[in-house]
Amino acid sequence: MATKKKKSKPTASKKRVSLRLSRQNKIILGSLLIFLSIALFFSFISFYFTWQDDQSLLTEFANRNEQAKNLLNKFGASVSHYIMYKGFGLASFILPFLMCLNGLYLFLSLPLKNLWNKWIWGLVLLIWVAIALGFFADTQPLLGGLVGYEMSRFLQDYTGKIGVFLILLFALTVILVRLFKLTPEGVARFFRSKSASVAADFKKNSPSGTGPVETEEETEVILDTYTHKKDIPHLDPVMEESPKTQGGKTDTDEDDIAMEVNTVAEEKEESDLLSEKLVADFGEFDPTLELSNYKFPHLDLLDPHGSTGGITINQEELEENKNKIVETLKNYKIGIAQIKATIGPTVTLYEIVPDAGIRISKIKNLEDDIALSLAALGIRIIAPIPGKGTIGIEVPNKKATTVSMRSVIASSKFQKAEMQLPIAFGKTISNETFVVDLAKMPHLLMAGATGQGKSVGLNAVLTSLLYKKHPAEVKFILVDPKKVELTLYNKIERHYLAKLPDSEEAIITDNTKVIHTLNSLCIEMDNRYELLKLAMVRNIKEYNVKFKARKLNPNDGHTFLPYIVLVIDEFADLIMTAGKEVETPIARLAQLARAIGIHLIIATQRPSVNVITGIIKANFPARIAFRVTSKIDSRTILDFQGADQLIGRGDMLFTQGNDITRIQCAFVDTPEVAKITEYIGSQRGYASAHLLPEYSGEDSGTGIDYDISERDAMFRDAAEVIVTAQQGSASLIQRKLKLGYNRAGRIIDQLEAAGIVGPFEGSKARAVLVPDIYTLEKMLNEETK
Ligand SMILES: Nc1ncnc2c1ncn2[C@@H]1O[C@H](COP(=O)(O)OP(=O)(O)OP(=O)(O)O)[C@@H](O)[C@H]1O
Repeated sequence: MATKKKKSKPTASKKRVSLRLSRQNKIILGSLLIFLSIALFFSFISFYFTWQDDQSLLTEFANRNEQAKNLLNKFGASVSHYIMYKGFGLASFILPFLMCLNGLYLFLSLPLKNLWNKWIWGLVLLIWVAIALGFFADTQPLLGGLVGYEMSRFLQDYTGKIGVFLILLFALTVILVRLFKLTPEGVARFFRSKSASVAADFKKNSPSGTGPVETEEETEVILDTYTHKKDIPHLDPVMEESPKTQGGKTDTDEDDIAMEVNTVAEEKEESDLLSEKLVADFGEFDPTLELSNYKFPHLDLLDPHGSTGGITINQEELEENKNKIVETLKNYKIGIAQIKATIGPTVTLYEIVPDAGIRISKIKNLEDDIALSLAALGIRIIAPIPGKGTIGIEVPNKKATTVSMRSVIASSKFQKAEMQLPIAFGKTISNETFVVDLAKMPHLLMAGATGQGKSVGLNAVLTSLLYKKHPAEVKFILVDPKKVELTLYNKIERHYLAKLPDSEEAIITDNTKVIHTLNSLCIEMDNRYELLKLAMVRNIKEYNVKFKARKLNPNDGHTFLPYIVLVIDEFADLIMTAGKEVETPIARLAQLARAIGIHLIIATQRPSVNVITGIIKANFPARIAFRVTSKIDSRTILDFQGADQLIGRGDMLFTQGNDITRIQCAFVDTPEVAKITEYIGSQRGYASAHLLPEYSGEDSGTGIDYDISERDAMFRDAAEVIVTAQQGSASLIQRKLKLGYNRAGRIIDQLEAAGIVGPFEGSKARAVLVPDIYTLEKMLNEETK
């Protein structure tokens, strides 16, 4: 406790000193201490040799005629006499060392609190050495000094020589344990591990150790004290600093202590190094390399459809419509404060600001009245326009301007679009090109009554992608039950289409094949997720970036993944015939496929709730409605009404969740699509279409022995249908006998078991093994016998 008290006081005072001293004063005081310590050091050394000669001069300090032999003359002789001879003998060297250390701390403006510990231990060592050397005072009085001798004698008088020796030993133990943190185990460990290296070091160092006597002596003193200090906790950085400072850094003026920070570079993984080397040698992986000469279709393949001049403004029509709107509203006592027109390709938007106090719902209810007075169909009232605070009345133009695919493809918005799957749908009501990213949608539902522009819309989507994406980057799976809409794309089979293995036609027209394809896509999805997991990435974009950087080894199954866009035209037809068997994989794909680059576009004429089921709707946030016949249909598609007010011919509403945009779909005619596909198809393509994983459907069960008694009631009818048509497909039975897919599939299995049709052959129809009805009758009759 006493020591603690003692300790805290000087620390505090030191702190106060260090706080009070300015930087300049610290330098002055620090250098004074350093020089004084140097003077003392040389005086002490010199004193050791000259003390006897100079002893008589100690009383003659003021006499200038007397000269001492000490290196620092009378000052050196006197100080050394009092400190070494009358004081602590050889141990006195500790004092200039502590002084020098103190000077350096001040000079370098290091925190003085670290010094306190050194002084304590320094003084303890000083006394210990003085007492220890005091033993030899009879022969060598200078070794222990008078204090050392007296203290040694004092202790000897009470405890004897052995007692003093034991006290010193005990004190040494305390010093070693407290100061050097030595423990017997530590010492044993140290010697065990280091004995070899110490021996080697000793051998190595010994020749240099035998240098000139002077240097040896000097080095010895400094080294001893240095080592001693070095092990004092907290001191290490300081002590490492001081030799540097002595070596010439003392002239620095800076307040801050420079700290060297070692930053260790992250170790690179082996695969990283390999990929870097591969990229350096071969460059990044280029997925387009196989078709490096592929030329994108040029704009001239598209027809301008007379829209080169842009939209023509009919001032008269504008004025007329404006007056009619103002008048109609006036009739209902709705005053207008302001009116503004924005002319689009097919409709003009009149934005009105009604007088204060007019209820919005009142205007909204006048939709039909305004339509009547304007004598125009397809008036849509948007009350209010989101984010604008005005009410919009969309009035169709008398003469609609066709928005050509060429104009939207050529627009800088599309050309500069940095999207994964950019689609230029057409132009908005304010005549701006509307471009969206299919990858972000991530699936699209398109609906509209017949003849309103769905097929054109699908072609616009496909054309946009053909103009922007290389065959290596995107693949289409086209489902076209009508067999006429998408046949043109057959020409680009080896460039852009994906199909089931062993399937002859890439464009799917058969409903059975659709189910197989959808299930195969689910397998592809699972495979892709597995690859993403292996590559430790979250989506296809990151995966392909990593693959291009050659960080994924193709030998581990990694490959560049193209986007897959599944387009289903006439979805209603499919869902009616196959029901859940289609809905389930579609819902699965829609829920999960966004991250792995499979995107679905489904189009339907019949937007009834049994076609666009809740599960489908929930997974298709992006929806397009062309004109529909009823408000209910509009609600089924968009959850809003409005699609019933459209004017057809590509006039559409697009929603991606909340707000609705009215767009005039870009028009691309069949001959244009033919030209584009011809242009692409005539170029060198891949060996075949992109192959999807094989899917063996449930109806592939070969050799299932069905009991005759368990046969379906429609078995005979189905057999007749199959044999007559000579086509072994479940969908044929479905159509002709109006059965569900599952039942038709079961019957096909039974037909196979009966030996009427051959085994499952992938996506091809099964072979019919019975040549005609007559043979079939005979066969079945024989069975029942
Ligand atoms: N964006 C458009 N601009 C101008 N005219 C269009 C546009 N879209 C469609 N049309 C016109 O409407 C006609 C029918 O379009 P489309 O064949 O796309 O209809 P659909 O909805 O696919 O019909 P269905 O369901 O019977 O196949 C086209 O032949 C064309 O004359």
